[in-house]
Amino acid sequence: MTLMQNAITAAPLLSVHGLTKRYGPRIGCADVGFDLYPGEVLGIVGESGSGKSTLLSCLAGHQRPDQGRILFDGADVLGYSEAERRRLLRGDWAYVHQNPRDGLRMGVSAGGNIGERLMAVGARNYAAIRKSATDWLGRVEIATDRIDDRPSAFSGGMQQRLQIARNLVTGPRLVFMDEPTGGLDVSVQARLLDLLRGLVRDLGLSVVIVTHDLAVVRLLADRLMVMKSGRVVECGLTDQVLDDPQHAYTQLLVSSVLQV
Ligand SMILES: Nc1ncnc2c1ncn2[C@@H]1O[C@H](COP(=O)(O)OP(=O)(O)OP(=O)(O)O)[C@@H](O)[C@H]1O
Repeated sequence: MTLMQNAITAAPLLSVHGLTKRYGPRIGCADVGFDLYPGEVLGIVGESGSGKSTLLSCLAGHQRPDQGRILFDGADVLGYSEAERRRLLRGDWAYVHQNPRDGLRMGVSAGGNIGERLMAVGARNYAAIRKSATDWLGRVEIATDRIDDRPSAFSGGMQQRLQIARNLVTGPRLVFMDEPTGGLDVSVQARLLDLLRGLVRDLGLSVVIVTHDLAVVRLLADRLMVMKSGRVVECGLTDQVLDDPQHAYTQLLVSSVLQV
């Protein structure tokens, strides 16, 4: 099914209305709203301090917004109990941190990092867990004979790929990504982007991805939301927004990249 057909026939997987978060007098994000459809990738871009991280952390339940509604599959997640929220974060939702150290357990083997998330959703058969871990290491292009190594023995790019495997092993329906290629060398970024693009396509993932890198959204995102000073200033199909930006701020963002 094409994206357009999805948008017509499917209900949104994630529906956000009037999301606002303040830090004292300072605005983190204000009155943000959007729908994300199954299998769709939404990119959120903007300069430093524009509110991208605040928005993502409110969406993923890491902090509570002051106002607004977040509906996941029609359910109001801000009304969830702590236990319900944790269950969501362990299985149906995934969160890929910019720094893999924030999303991995560095003292646990690579296989253990993947297996642990499976166990958190009820897997108990050791052989099956190890097989899934081996399969996922292969999928993220980590040699399977590294399964018993700790992530601290991995390069930055390998750690990020392991974090992705740990997140995707439970088959989440919604993945949040915070600058997943940030802090990596350019060639390592390119390989990771390629891998992410393949996984998004093959698994039909629904993703909200925050980045300041327009090349990342150009490759991954179906739709783009541009933020400035905590507010959404432009939203549309990625090509449309990048090739024909309407808002002066988006024009500045796009032209500053073209000049580099
Ligand atoms: N914990 C906090 N306490 C106070 N103000 C904060 C806090 N976190 C963010 N802010 C403020 O909220 C606004 C949005 O910041 P945010 O980190 O969400 O932007 P960003 O677009 O993610 O920036 P970056 O790309 O640098 O991470 C900024 O004015 C920032 O100073």
